[in-house]
Amino acid sequence: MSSPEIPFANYQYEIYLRGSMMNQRPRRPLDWQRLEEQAAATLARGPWGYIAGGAGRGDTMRANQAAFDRWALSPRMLRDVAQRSTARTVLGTPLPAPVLLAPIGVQTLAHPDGELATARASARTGVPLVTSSASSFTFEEIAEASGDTPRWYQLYWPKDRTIATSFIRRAEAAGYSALVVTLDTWLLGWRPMDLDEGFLPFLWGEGNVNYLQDPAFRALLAAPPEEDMQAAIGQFAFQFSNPAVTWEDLAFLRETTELPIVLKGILRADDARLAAEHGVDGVIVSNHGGRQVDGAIGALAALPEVVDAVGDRLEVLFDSGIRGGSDALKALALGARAVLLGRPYMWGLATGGEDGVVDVVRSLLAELDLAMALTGHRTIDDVDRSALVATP
Ligand SMILES: Cc1cc2nc3c(=O)[nH]c(=O)nc-3n(C[C@H](O)[C@H](O)[C@H](O)COP(=O)(O)O)c2cc1C
Ligand SMILES: CCCCC(=O)C(=O)O
Repeated sequence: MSSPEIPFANYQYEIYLRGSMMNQRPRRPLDWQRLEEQAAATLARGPWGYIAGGAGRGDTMRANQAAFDRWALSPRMLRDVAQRSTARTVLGTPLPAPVLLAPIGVQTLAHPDGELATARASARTGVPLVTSSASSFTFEEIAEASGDTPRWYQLYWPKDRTIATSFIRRAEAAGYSALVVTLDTWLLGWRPMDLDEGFLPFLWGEGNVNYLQDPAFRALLAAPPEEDMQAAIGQFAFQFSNPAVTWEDLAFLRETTELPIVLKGILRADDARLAAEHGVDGVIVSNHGGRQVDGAIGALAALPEVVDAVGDRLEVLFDSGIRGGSDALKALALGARAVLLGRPYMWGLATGGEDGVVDVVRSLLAELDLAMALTGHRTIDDVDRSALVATP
């Protein structure tokens, strides 16, 4: 796989060479709009609606796209970009590029190999994945499949602290190197596409495996799930989330683990300052891909004020709406330390399993490398707000 010495952009030449020398075309579209259409045609209505759908009438999802349109890249010429690197250290971990795979639950909805395919793609590309608490394979299995590539763990903070502690210990033992705590999904948003199908996969589907096998969770049950599945699922649904959590409760997580803690779902400067005051290491500016609050601010529109408020104290990451290398570059130019790719890798997973995710990741890295170079930057650290102009 490409190392920083072999620019990711060379993926382009591989494809052209295969096309012209061997008459071989890519296995699936590299044009993500066509890839998305193919994924939609591959999956049944329920799973597709769950992946693609947003909250309410979709205004937040549209705002995510519109926020990217408000900035344009402003290329500089004649700056010697022959030798370059997209590498960056994020929360102490050196990465080939400031890109991670966002936590996405129940990935068996897209492909039978689910998170294992994504983890193998992570191993092959060096791009870390963030394993969801609602994953359809165990944290340990996913860790193993991701090989030597760094990996992070996303916590849906359960009501009972013994379960939270058990999850964190399991994540530590399985070699996850950061704890991402999702703040925006204590309650599930109003999602008409799922409501119309009556489709809520993770409650009774495979998204509960990490609970059903967890010793702390099982200790709360009167009978093991093998004997009384209905009661176990009731307990899972009850435990899954705790909408009563406040800033003060973060002390519990800080005391429980030495892993870097990253709060996901921050959209305001004042909340970002509170995050800094409560001793966390990073925040992810995100509106959960428009799946939670409809009519909310586009995530990229919130990024500059968060960077200005805490960028010197915390690492500020970004997701929600990244649909190509130029989007990633815009977020990085606005001060994101790294970006997380969401739905697009599910399109790769749905249409091509592990190889499909690899192709999506390689195309993002290639396009980011090219966007960096063609705008006149040799490294990601060279990229700042001067790379952007506001569009009229
Ligand atoms: C199908 C699906 C499942 C998701 N599951 C989780 C999850 O389990 N935990 C989490 O923190 N975020 C979850 N997210 C949100 C993503 O981490 C990320 O914030 C979002 O996908 C970014 O928006 P985008 O995909 O439109 O770029 C999920 C998103 C999707 C599309
Ligand atoms: C409680 C929600 C779990 C999965 C998720 O985060 C999503 O569907 O967006």
